[in-house]
Amino acid sequence: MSAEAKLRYKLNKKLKIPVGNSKFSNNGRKKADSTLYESEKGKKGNLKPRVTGKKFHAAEEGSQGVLDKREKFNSVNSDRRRKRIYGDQDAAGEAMRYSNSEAPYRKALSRKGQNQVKDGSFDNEKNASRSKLHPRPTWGSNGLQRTAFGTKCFSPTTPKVSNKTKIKDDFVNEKNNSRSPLHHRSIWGSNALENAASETKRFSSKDRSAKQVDNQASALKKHNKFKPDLSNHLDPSRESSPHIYFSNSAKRKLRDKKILDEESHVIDGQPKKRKRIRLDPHDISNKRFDDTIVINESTKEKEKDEEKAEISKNAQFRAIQPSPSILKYVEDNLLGRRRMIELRRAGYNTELSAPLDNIPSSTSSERESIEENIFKNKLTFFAAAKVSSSFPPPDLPEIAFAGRSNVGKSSLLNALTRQWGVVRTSDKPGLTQTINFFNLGSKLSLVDLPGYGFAYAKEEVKDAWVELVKEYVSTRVGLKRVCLLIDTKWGMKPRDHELIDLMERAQTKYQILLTKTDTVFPIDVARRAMQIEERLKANKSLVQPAVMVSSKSGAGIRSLRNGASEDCSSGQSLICSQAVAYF
Ligand SMILES: Nc1nc2c(ncn2[C@@H]2O[C@H](COP(=O)(O)OP(=O)(O)OP(=O)(O)O)[C@@H](O)[C@H]2O)c(=O)[nH]1
Ligand SMILES: [Mg+2]
Repeated sequence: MSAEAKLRYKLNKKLKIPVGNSKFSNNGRKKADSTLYESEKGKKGNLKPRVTGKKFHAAEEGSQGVLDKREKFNSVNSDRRRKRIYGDQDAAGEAMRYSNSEAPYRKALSRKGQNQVKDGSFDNEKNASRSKLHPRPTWGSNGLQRTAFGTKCFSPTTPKVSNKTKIKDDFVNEKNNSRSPLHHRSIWGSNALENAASETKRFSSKDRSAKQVDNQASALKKHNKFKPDLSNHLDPSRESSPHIYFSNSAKRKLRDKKILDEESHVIDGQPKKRKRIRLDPHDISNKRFDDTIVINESTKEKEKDEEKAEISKNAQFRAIQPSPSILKYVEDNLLGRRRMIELRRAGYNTELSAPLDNIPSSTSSERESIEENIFKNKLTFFAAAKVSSSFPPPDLPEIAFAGRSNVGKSSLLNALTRQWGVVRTSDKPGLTQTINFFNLGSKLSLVDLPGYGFAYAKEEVKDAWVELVKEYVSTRVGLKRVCLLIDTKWGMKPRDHELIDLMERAQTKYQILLTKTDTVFPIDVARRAMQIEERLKANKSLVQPAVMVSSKSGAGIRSLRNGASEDCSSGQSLICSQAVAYF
């Protein structure tokens, strides 16, 4: 090998410009290249140097061109980095500068470009101007590199290549490059273009070289333009083609593309598959979701109706205008919710239980004598009955206390006798479950009845209580009065009406006692009393008037005992009248 050839070979190797004639399908150029190759081959003997475009130029230019190139080689390298970034733009600039449509085509950096050229639809000037108008910065140059590389590797439309060994070389190069992709990128693509352009500019002053560079630039621009077509080259369906070679980077790129496609598909809001929700067949909450909603709606409607009814009841209750006599009675007996200071100012000792029933300043001798005679006696328990057969013999006149559970029956017995703890009480409804008989002295019996309505007991047991109470109030011999206790806050309930109807049928005398008056305002106590009197005024067995009491505060207890109420129409309390009659 001559020194000149060696130098040329080294130079080419260093520049690593992949332009050559091996894959170029243009017949005219192929001929020229092959001629050159043959001539070089002849010169170099067995040596098989890479045939590149630069060699072509060097061969044409002769040894002088090669020497010039060696002299300017350093400056070319110094410009390379800068041009690497803006390679595409520079290529476009070069292409504009050397634009010539008649120039023979250099070895294209992409098959696409070649095909375009082959078809004759390649317009150098147009592409060059386009590249100038839309220069692609770094990304473009990278894409160009990859496009050029990918096209080189994957192009299935590779025409018949005259020199098969060059294709082999390309594949070998590609393999090596795949090991070091960065290095590979720095070799191929726009850098190759800029190197080629700079080389051409420096070593060839002829128009032909300029035209070649122009064509290269145009081809690269074509690659940029057809960049999306890379997917066609990467299409796995073409994998079966013997000409397609997938490098690792290409496979990676294909995989990334697939992932991106899937993500974009999901982002579009059109996921292909929905997650299936499995319903547990044994889970009641999962069943008949729609029905549940309907039930909820229906229950809500019912609740609304009840609320409306309740509102209307309340409105009706608030519309009641109690009589002045009832209002006066309420005020005189300090019924209703009162403040402690109010009780203290009235002279009551609030330290005592049921303080309103403890009036030390009582002046009525008659009333005191009655209380002394009857209610100062000891209250004693003597019998309890669960069934009617267990009732004690009716030796003494009986006064019974009936009413709903928790209404305060047992508490009232204690309050009347002021003997706390004789009768058991509880805040839980349903404590008293039997008919309890108490003797007050030797002439009167007080009977505590089990309650009805809501209670902490089984339905059958509660039904048995009701039946027992009904039997007692309707058949008990010696029963003089039934005090029917009504909670002042809630008023009368259907069960109360049932018992009233029964007593009316059995002609049992009964009197209404409003309990727990301390839980509501005084005006509401009066309203309730008025409401009940109005409702029951047609009843024959009813003993008027309704008595208002509070076992807690003691209000109305004394009136209940002695029955001497000036404002009450009857003028006498039922209990006291019974007691006076027996004493
Ligand atoms: N604020 C207030 N609470 C009362 C009054 N009378 C009774 N209570 C309370 O009401 C609850 C029930 O009292 P009880 O006497 O056990 O009622 P009951 O009617 O005998 O109930 P049963 O035996 O279940 O039928 C107890 O916690 C009493 O403290 C009252 O006048 N005012
Ligand atoms: Mg009780």
